[in-house]
Amino acid sequence: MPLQEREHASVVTHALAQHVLTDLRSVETSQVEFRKGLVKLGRLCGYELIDSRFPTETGTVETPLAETPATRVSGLDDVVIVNVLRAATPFVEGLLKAFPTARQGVISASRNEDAGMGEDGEFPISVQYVKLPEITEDDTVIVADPMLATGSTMVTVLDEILADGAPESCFVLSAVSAPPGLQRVREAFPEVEHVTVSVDDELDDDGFIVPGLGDAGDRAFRTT
Ligand SMILES: O=P(O)(O)OC[C@H]1O[C@H](OP(=O)(O)OP(=O)(O)O)[C@H](O)[C@@H]1O
Ligand SMILES: O=c1cc[nH]c(=O)[nH]1
Ligand SMILES: [Mg+2]
Repeated sequence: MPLQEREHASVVTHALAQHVLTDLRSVETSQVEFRKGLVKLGRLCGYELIDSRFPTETGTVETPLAETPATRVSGLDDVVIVNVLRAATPFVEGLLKAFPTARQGVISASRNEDAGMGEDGEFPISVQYVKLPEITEDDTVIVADPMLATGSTMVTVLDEILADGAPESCFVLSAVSAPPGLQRVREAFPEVEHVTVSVDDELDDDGFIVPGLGDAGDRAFRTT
């Protein structure tokens, strides 16, 4: 199913992805089910990304009985997945089912929620750990973070990832995103495509997405 184009984002409309997102949103969903839901959603989003953004090539394959026309996806061996700690960890686990040979990077970036959202609608972001594979011009980079709220985290993360040169393509993949974050990331990185399962209505005064699904890190890791 093709991704649906929205302002600053492409939306995964696959019915099962929307179903899993509904479970993630529910306040009744337990920690274990929440984490499993993020894994499922990562896998489904990976499949959708392959279906709509990766080229295929045709050739032939030799079965035990005959040669027959065959289709293969190109570029699967040139994928880099970046895990934005910590909420992306289960999401990446699912994504790796679609891209098992991906090279992986990890960036620990978190919002300083005690400082609060500034007048400019941004959070101070603390980056504590960055470990990235070499990224080449043949690569497709997928930066996974289930939540894009103000976009402060993602702009900081993309600054780190794209500092040393441009990959062939770069996607940000989220479960839920909010218009202010989408706009901020698009302005800073117009070359990056944002793929998301939902564009929600707005942010509240604390910088949380409404309706959203709450604090994804806390729900997945059972912290408060
Ligand atoms: O768009 P932003 O306003 O920057 O918000 C989004 C970020 O907030 C959450 O992380 P958080 O800082 O809560 O860290 P955590 O994953 O460790 O919970 C989420 O996982 C994103 O990384
Ligand atoms: O709504 C939000 C915003 C940022 N981070 C989350 O986990 N949830
Ligand atoms: Mg959090």
